[in-house]
Amino acid sequence: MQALLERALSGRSACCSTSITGSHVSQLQLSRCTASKQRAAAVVVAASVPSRSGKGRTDRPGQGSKKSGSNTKGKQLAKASPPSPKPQRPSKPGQATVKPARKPTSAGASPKLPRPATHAGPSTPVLPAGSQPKLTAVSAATSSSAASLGAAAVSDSHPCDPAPQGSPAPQVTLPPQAAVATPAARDPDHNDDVGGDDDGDGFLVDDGGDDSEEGGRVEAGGEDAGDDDDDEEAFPEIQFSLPNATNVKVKTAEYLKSSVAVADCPPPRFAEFAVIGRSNVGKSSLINMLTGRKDLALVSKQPGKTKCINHFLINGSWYLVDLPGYGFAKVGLQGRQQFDAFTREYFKTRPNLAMVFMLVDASIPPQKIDVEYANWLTDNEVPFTLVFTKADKRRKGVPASAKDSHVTAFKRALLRDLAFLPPSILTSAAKGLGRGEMLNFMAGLRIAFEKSGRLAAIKQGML
Ligand SMILES: Nc1nc2c(ncn2[C@@H]2O[C@H](COP(=O)(O)OP(=O)(O)OP(=O)(O)O)[C@@H](O)[C@H]2O)c(=O)[nH]1
Ligand SMILES: [Mg+2]
Repeated sequence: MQALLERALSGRSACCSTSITGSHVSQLQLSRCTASKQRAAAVVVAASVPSRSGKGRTDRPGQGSKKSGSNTKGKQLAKASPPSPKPQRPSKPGQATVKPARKPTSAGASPKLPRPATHAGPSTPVLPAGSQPKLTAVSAATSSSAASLGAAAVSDSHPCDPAPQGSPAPQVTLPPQAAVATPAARDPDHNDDVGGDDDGDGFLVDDGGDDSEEGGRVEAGGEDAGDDDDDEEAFPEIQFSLPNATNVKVKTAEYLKSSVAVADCPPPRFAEFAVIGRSNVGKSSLINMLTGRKDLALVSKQPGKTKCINHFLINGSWYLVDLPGYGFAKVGLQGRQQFDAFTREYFKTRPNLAMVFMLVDASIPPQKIDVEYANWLTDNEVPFTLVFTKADKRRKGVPASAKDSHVTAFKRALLRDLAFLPPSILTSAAKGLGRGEMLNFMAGLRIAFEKSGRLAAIKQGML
C-alpha cells in the first residue's frame, strides 16, 4: 500500500512526508510546508475508528418549529460573527497528530503555525485517466516552491477517533516530492452525466432576491470578476487519486433516522458522507440532487430547517448525512450551541465518517464563519472537501463570472490559514451541476475506505 501511495504521490511537485502503519493506510498527512508563502499542509487519509452504537430516534429532519425570516443575511467576511471557539483536540495515542500551524501574523514575524489542511481519503492511489475525479488544481509556482515539508504521518486510526487505540503508530517518511499535485484547473462544466437532471424543481435561479444574498459582496481584493476560466487562478489544492469508481449510480435512497446525539446514529456499518455548511447554503438540496430525489431531505427557504443528524441509506450500502447548518442567528444562542455541539461531536467521533462535504455558497462573497469552520475542521483533523453551491445563481447586474470570483476569494481567504486547500467541487443543486463529479468521488472514496479495513475492524468490534 505504501508503494502505491508513493507511486500516487511521486512525480508531483510538492512537499510532504508521510508515515504509514499497519496493513491499511490510514492517514497521510502532509504537514508543514515551507512554501514561498510559508504554507503548510496536511492530508489525512482516514481509516480505522472506534465503533459507536446507534439507538433509535426517529425525528424527521426539519421537524420542529419553523424559524421564519430569511436571515442568512450573512455577514461579509470582515463582519461576520465568529463560530464557536475552536476546541483543541487532544492528541491520541495511536493516531498521527496534525498540529495546527499558523502563518506569520505580520511581515517579518516568525511564521504563524501553518494549519494543515486535513483530508480523509483512501489510500489507494492511481486511477486510469478519466475515472479519477479531477478535484484539484495546484499552482505550479506553489508546487515548485513548496519544496520542504515537515513530517507527516499515517496511522491506523481515523481522524475522528474519540479515544486512543493501541500504541503510537510507527512512521515512515516518504520523499519530499510526494505531496501535492500537478496544475490542473478544474473545469466548472465538468460532466454531470450520472443520473437525472433536477431542472425545474423550484429553485430560484437568477432571482436576485433570494434568502442568502447575505449583506452584499466582499469585493475581495484583487478579484477579477470578469475573468474567463482560462484565467482561473491556480491554487495549491491537495489532490489524491482514488480507485476506479464503480457503483456510482444511486439506485435506492431512503431516509433512515434523525438523531440529536452521535450515540443515537445508526450503527456505523457503512462508509458515511456528511454535508455541513451555513444554514441555507443548500445542504439538503444537495442531498436531493445527489440522490435524484426531490424530497428526500427537507428543503426550505427558511434557514434552520434541518435540526438533526439525518441519515439516509443509499443503495443499501452507504450513508449520506444531512446536518443542521451553522450560523443561523434566529435559532438563538442556545439553539446554535446545541446544534453546534452535536454536529462537532459527530465529526470528531463518528467512526465510519469517510468524508465531510463542507458547503460554501458560491453566489455570495466569502463569509468569515465559513473560513473559521474550515479551520475548525482542519484543526480537528476532520477530513473535508469544499463543495461550492448555487453556482447557477445570479444577482441582477452581476456578471456570471462573479461566482468564480467568490470561489476564488474564498479559497484565498482559506489560504490565509491553510497551506493547501482541500479538494473542491462546484455544484448547483438546481441544475444538477457537480452531481457526476461528487458521485464518482464518493464511489472512489468508498472503495478505498472499504479496502482500508476500517469497516471490517468496526464490525469486529476492534474499533
Ligand atoms: N438557485 C439555487 N438555489 C438553491 C440551490 N441549492 C439550494 N437552493 C435554495 O436554497 C434554499 C436553502 O436550501 P436548503 O437545501 O434547505 O439549505 P440547507 O443548507 O439544507 O438549510 P438548513 O437546513 O436550514 O441549514 C432553498 O430555497 C433552496 O431552494 C442551488 O443550487 N441553486
Ligand atoms: Mg437542510
